[in-house]
Amino acid sequence: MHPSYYHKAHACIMVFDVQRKVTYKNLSNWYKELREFRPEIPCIVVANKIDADMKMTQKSFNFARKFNLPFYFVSAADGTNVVKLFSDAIKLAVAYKQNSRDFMDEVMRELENFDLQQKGEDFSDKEESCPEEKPPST
Ligand SMILES: Nc1nc2c(ncn2[C@@H]2O[C@H](COP(=O)(O)OP(=O)(O)OP(=O)(O)O)[C@@H](O)[C@H]2O)c(=O)[nH]1
Repeated sequence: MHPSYYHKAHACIMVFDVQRKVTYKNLSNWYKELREFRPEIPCIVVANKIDADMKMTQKSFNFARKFNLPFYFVSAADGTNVVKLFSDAIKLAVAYKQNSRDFMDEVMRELENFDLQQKGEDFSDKEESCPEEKPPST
């Protein structure tokens, strides 16, 4: 995947298809690539399409355990666990963004704060130079 997709990512959801073993096998390649660009962001592993084969929820998928990653059984078709997955991913992303000690994240945070400060200053400059509105003369 092109590195730009990883740029500024604060969480990752890795999805495999319980009906296509190869998608599960590929997880380790995706995970390796992810960690090259984003060594510390939270990553969630998702087994999708459980509606098509509920037996799969009885199986143990070791990949997530091996890397100590959160794991969800999901069905995008009937909605099972979809809201929970995304709301948990957002919470993890926000917590990561606020607390990350990753060098690139710290640089990005500094730049964002700098940008906000600049905007605040621009705004107050404009307020000062904005002429007072005079009541219409009668
Ligand atoms: N039964 C079932 N089918 C699903 C589910 N999620 C996706 N699909 C079907 O799987 C097919 C592929 O879905 P896409 O959304 O195109 O996913 P993708 O990752 O882009 O798929 P590929 O490009 O084939 O790897 C479509 O026919 C979807 O309808 C699910 O939870 N249950």
